[in-house]
Amino acid sequence: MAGRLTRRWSPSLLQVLRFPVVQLHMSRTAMRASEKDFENARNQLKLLTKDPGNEVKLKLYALYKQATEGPCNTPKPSMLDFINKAKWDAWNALGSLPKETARQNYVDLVSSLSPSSESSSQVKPAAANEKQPGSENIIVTSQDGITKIMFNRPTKKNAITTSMYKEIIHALKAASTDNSAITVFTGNGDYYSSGNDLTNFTDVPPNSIEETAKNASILLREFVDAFIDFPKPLVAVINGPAVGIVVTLLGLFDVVYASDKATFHTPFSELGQSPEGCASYTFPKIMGPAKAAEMLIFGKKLTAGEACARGLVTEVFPESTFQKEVWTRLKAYAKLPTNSLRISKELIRSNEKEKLHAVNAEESTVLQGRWLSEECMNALMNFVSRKSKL
Ligand SMILES: CCCC/C=C/CC(=O)SCCNC(=O)CCNC(=O)[C@H](O)C(C)(C)COP(=O)(O)OP(=O)(O)OC[C@H]1O[C@@H](n2cnc3c(N)ncnc32)[C@H](O)[C@@H]1OP(=O)(O)O
Repeated sequence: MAGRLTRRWSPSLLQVLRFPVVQLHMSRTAMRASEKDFENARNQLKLLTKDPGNEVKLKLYALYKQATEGPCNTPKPSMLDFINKAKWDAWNALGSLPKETARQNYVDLVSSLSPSSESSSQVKPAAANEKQPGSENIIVTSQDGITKIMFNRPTKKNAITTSMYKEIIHALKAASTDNSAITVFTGNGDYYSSGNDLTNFTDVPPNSIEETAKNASILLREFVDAFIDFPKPLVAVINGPAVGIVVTLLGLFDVVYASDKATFHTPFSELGQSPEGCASYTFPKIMGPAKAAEMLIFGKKLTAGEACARGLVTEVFPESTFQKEVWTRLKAYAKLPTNSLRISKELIRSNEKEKLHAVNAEESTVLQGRWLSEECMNALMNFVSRKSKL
């Protein structure tokens, strides 16, 4: 049964956990399904034309096991074995439900999925993670001497997918040699960015987890290197809350302007992770080790004013005038002689480059190990199952 479900619909962890709980239409009558009803239900299931969704499949799996074998009696699969762990959890959740009741519930559930009731299924399709054809998750524009790189995934709080990291690396390489004087990062919508898209690590088959962590570590290192090596003044226009990697990277920016509705949050410990973006080196230098530790170890969220007082933010503007004031100022800066801008940046940053590359390499290696840890797996499970919000 388990094999059949997996073969026909092959649920990934993300699919399994993202579906909302479905109305199961359980029979409340005292009626008991016979062996024949149970067998018919199994056959009826094979004829379904529409995928009932992973929540329902997990429920069917659990009820089948309970009806045929009784309460869950197998060892708990490892945290890394996402799919079998989800199945085990579903079965185990049935506790000591009698076999006959499980059989009846199974029959009722299959019956509720028959073609006549398929149209009333409340299962939603999985949210698309990757860029859709025609959509632009990163928008790059060049005007008035400014290359603007904008996070443009507002419905996901501008969370950064794997393809967005690659697009940003590409955009930075192009901006380093284009005609613009300065390069500016900003976000579309109410968030600057909620950092790494946490589903980058959840929609992964169990046997590819180590490879995925390794590839992510390589990508992270290349991504942060692109900021370390960027030759022109780099400005962040922080239009709203910023979380994770988009905060740590600010230590590699030359100027950071923030709206007073922006916040700065690095919840690495809560996520079972560790700092990246060279923050383990830049933050203590910028704000002193004690203040850096409060952010990077304990995940203290800062207001824009606090971030400014700690030297992470250059200046804070009232939200009502933020865009106007900031862009007027940046347009004026972009008229300054471009070579002079580059040379001054080079003088400020060059002594640090070698150190920053070494820090980036180490942080990326440490994070690779963290992504495989049980602490991190737990945090990701919590996020995708929406049991916790930061
Ligand atoms: C390969 C390089 C790896 C580099 C590693 C970097 C490490 C980091 O960046 S760690 C930081 C990771 N980010 C987070 O932990 C933030 C997680 N998100 C949240 O806690 C909340 O979503 C929020 C506080 C940002 C916003 O909460 P709010 O209640 O206002 O809105 P939501 O309903 O939660 O969000 C709307 C929509 O957006 C999705 N979403 C938001 N942030 C992320 C994210 N980081 N990853 C994936 N998806 C995200 C959220 O799930 C909602 O989606 P649905 O509408 O489909 O439910």
